Amino acid sequence: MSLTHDFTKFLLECEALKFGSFTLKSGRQSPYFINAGSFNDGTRISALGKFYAHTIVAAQEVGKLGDFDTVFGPAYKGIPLAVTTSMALSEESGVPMGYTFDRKEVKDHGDGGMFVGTQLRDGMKVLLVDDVMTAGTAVREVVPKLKAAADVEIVGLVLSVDRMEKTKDSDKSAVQAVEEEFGFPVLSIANIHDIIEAARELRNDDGSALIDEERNAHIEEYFAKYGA
Ligand SMILES: O=P(O)(O)OC[C@H]1O[C@H](OP(=O)(O)OP(=O)(O)O)[C@H](O)[C@@H]1O
Ligand SMILES: O=C(O)c1cc(=O)[nH]c(=O)[nH]1
Repeated sequence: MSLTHDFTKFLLECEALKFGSFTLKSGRQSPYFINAGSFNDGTRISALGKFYAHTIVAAQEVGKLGDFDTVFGPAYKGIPLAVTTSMALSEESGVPMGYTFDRKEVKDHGDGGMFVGTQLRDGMKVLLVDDVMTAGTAVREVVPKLKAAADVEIVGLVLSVDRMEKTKDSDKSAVQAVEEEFGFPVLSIANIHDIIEAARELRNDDGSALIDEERNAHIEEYFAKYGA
């Protein structure tokens, strides 16, 4: 069984894939939503870290991703992702891997500053992790923040789910646009097409299809409007 298939099953088991009507950061109204807040216990978040670590190591083995010194997750939902990924990588390699996250607001007392964890220094290599990419706004916000802190090299971005959508102002996929703009690879554990395909096979407790005709029509409509 592939990593994507296992991950899709894991998402569904954790109820991290929701159906309904959701307003996204981009303002898009989506009939499905990936809720990283559903990885809400030690077992789930630890399993998630292992999925990230496998994706990262597999990409490194085929030369798609370089080495790095710290895993950076943007606040808020990126924070546990960075921690669990660095834990899984440290366990797997036996070498401590750093993690770093930002604050959404500046702290002016105690340790102060905007970043927590491994501090960013000139020449450091950083791997970004986030839950999803939709239009690519979050990554555009976070890259300048990191670059302003130190002359770091961002080696790549790893997502739980690539929603495979267009940018706000072009027909290019958000992932492709970010790769071209910033020059680093964007990888994901799974993409939304694989996930929806797997969900189409599933049934509710009463035997009805998890994705019924009406839900399917909304999904197809959304894919046609925003899919890249
Ligand atoms: O590609 P985009 O269109 O930017 O959308 C995806 C981003 O939106 C969400 O973050 P949000 O800012 O809602 O933050 P949160 O982690 O505080 O929930 C999500 O966690 C991604 O970071
Ligand atoms: O685009 C978003 O804001 C978004 C989409 C999604 O599936 N999950 C999430 O947390 N945010």
